[in-house]
Amino acid sequence: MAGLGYQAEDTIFALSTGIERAAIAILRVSGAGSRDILLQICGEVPAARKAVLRKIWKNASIQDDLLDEALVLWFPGPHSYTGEDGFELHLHAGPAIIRAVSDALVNAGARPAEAGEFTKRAFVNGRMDLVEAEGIADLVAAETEGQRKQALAQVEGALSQLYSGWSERLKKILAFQEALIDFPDEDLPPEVEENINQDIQKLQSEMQQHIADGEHGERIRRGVVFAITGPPNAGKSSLLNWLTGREAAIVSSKAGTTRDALEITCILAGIKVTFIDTAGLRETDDEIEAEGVRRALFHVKQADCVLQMFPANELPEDIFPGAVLVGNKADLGKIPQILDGKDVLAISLKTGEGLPELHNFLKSKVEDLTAASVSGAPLLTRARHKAGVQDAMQCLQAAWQQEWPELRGEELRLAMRALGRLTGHVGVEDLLDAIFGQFCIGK
Ligand SMILES: Nc1nc2c(c(=O)[nH]1)N(C=O)[C@@H](CNc1ccc(C(=O)N[C@@H](CCC(=O)O)C(=O)O)cc1)CN2
Ligand SMILES: Nc1nc2c(ncn2[C@@H]2O[C@H](COP(=O)(O)OP(=O)(O)OP(=O)(O)O)[C@@H](O)[C@H]2O)c(=O)[nH]1
Ligand SMILES: [Mg+2]
Repeated sequence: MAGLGYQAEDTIFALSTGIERAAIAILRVSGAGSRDILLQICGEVPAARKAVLRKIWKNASIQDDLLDEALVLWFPGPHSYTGEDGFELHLHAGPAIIRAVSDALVNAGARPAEAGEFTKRAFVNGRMDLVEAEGIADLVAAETEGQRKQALAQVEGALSQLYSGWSERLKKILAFQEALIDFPDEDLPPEVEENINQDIQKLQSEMQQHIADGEHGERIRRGVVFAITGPPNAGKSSLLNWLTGREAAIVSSKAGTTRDALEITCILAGIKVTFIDTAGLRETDDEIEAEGVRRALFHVKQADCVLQMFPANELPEDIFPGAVLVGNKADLGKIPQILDGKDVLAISLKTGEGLPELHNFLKSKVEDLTAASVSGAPLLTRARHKAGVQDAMQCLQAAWQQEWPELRGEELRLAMRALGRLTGHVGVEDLLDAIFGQFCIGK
């Protein structure tokens, strides 16, 4: 806590725009010293949240060393992103300007911010909860529509409301539970205990559903992974190249061409999708190829969906559980419509036969793998959320099994605590570095 107290008094700054060639660069400053620093480099403090054009100096009072002419925005706390006093300088981008103004800020008493430190301050100052803050990191990182929508809903509080709603309900249950403890001999209606049990069970089943759907939220966030497997020469690398629209993998008629697993990412149905091309599966004395086969099997195990390919002339003997069967080289021979009771997608990467159907199939597979079971329900997006909800569920399970009302009350309190740690309303000091350390500098 001492560290946090000290840091909170620092005034921090960071370049908050990208580092590529750009027209404008924003330096963002936050902390108690902001007003004095702004006075030193700008000579005045403009009206709150109004952009004004001003000269920026190393020392404005003596008009020493003109650094740039910039748009200046003053954000007095608590009406700012972080909740503290702060300001922004919208500078002409350029490494020399950014360096010179940064030096002037340090000279005036600011220090460079750590990764995620602005948002960490926003959290500490009660401007947002932990789940919303995680949403901000995801929003900035979002590359697809699916990621953007999910992250934005999280920033807007959809997931936080779900968790705090559960917490509120637990609080009510706990109040009734405590009535049972405090007035055991009073004439409480008999349905009180029954209602408590029902409410606990209802919460448990909602949490169970949330965790089951959560896999979908995590997939939207990190991307759906397809592993392409099958014997050598099935056309796996040809399929990868077609799917991603470029000659990413080497294709040849020599069996055992692919050894390393090759991951290519693209966007399908607004969702980030990774296809992994792998070494053809066969017994081999070649040490390198054997390692390739080992890695192929690893990816088959990890993937969200396995595309098991085979060429028309070599039907598969073993079918991976849950795999999608793709029969290739339909131009060379007939491909069965069904194998082992499973539908087969027949394609030819040479003639293009079956490829539009395969594309549609993959699109709907991606939708299935990322859809919420209740439409509009916010999905959990991180292992941390899953672990927190699981903790809460275990406590509810324990409460349910407790005969002693006092112990039951204790389990209910622990369940509330688990939800409170999720949103950051209780005891999360130990989590903050891990969470905010993953942000970029300047956020
Ligand atoms: N230039 C700039 N653009 C940005 C940000 C920023 O900090 N600066 N943001 C940051 O990442 C995001 C916007 N988020 C923000 C959230 C709250 C406040 C803020 O000052 N809120 C005050 C005043 C609101 C008002 O003027 O009505 C408040 O809520 O009290 C500013 C930005 C995206 N775009
Ligand atoms: N006739 C025909 N040939 C195909 C078709 N698809 C791929 N091929 C050919 O089959 C050979 C093997 O293709 P690859 O894509 O390298 O096969 P792979 O499954 O990646 O093979 P490994 O990397 O060795 O495991 C190449 O010569 C391709 O041109 C097809 O639909 N029809
Ligand atoms: Mg290959």
